[in-house]
Amino acid sequence: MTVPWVVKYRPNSLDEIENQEDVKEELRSWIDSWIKGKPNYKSVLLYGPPGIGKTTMALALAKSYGLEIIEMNASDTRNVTSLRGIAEKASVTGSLFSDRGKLIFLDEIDGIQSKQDFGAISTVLELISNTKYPIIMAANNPWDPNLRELRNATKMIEIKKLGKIPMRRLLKKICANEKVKCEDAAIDVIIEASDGDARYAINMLQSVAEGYGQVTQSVVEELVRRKERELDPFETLRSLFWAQYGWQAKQAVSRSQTDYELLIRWISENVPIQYEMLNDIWRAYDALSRASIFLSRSKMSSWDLLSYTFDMMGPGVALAEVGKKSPNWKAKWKKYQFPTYVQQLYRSKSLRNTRDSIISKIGRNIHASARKVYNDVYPFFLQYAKEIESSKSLDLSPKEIEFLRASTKKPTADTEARENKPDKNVTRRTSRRSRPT
Ligand SMILES: Nc1ncnc2c1ncn2[C@@H]1O[C@H](COP(=O)(O)OP(=O)(O)OP(=O)(O)O)[C@@H](O)[C@H]1O
Repeated sequence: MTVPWVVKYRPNSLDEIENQEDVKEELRSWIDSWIKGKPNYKSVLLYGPPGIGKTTMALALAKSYGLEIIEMNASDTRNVTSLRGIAEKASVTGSLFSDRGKLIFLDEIDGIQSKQDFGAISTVLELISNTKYPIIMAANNPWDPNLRELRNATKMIEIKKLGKIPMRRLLKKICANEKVKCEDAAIDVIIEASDGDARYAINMLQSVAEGYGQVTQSVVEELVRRKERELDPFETLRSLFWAQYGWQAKQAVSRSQTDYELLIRWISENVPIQYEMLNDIWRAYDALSRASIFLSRSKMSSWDLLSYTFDMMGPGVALAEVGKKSPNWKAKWKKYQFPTYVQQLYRSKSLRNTRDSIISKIGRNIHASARKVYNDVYPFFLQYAKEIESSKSLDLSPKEIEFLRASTKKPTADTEARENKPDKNVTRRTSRRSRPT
């Protein structure tokens, strides 16, 4: 298994951390004050959005000073007892696991406020007031009112999002190290999308590099698209069918959260609902069928073709309505519906579940596996369903009884008559074939 790059390239010392110079300086002077025996604060709370290096900073600080790190995720309920243990031991010098210098690191301290019942906040406060070791805490959002006491008891240090220049340096360094070809434009897209979150940027770089062999703009854009504000299928259809310009339609489909194949089914189901003119419907289906072809080709050969899929299912479908060119055109509100395909899937899934629950009840009764019942017993069972459905030992639910009745339904007189009625075409064909030559 490949090592995640966020782990592989996590800085090992403060010097390796990109930017954040003020924070590094502050932390250095804080640890120096501990070394001198006159700590200016017992603890610091590093805060800022996810992925910007709070954990990295704590770990690098420990490494830079050769401190042993005692790390704990504070939001984990199971850890409250351990937290108490740490609080007790940390109040006595030299007793915390070994004799090396220590740094206590409590991650996700903002997850602790929901654990009030367990006395977690008071335990941390106690830890801070009695500790003989420096404590670093980390939080994404430390502003919860329940954390007020904790905020007052600690030095708050904000970690800022990583700027574009250091982020580019970081990503390029990784590309060079991994010997992966990374387009500058692709790096720009990642930087823009990451919004200062180094974990997001590095993960994106790795998934593209490992999935596609190189980091190209088109692939990155495609992956980033999924992370942007996403539309549900109904919103997508409305924006698509009401789009008057190609770019609007393309944006509608590219912001959809629905899987491409399923989206094609959604559009296909609703084209005849939205469009009234036969020619418009024909053009929309023509575009949609091309979208489907491009999609399967892009899966087989090159993802570059994916953008044509969007062109076809977006502008191709939206501009199929010729009436849109008229200045008097007005969007018509229509009630869209689920693809029949999806409904059928759900229905058959629920039928399968009912069948399986009957099978497992029979299995329990005759001490046989579900597979054995399904293959050897169930077909025969259906013949006697009428007698068995009333069997108390199986304890079938009304839904299961209804399912059994439907599965074993005998044709009514009416259906039998219809089934037995000779089909005119068949008769004609048969009679022609049976005509002596
Ligand atoms: N300033 C930086 N310089 C170099 N690498 C960085 C920097 N900031 C973050 N990273 C990288 O980003 C990854 C994620 O950072 P980290 O886990 O420290 O984020 P975090 O702020 O603790 O996130 P969370 O709040 O989700 O725990 C790290 O593994 C590291 O590789």
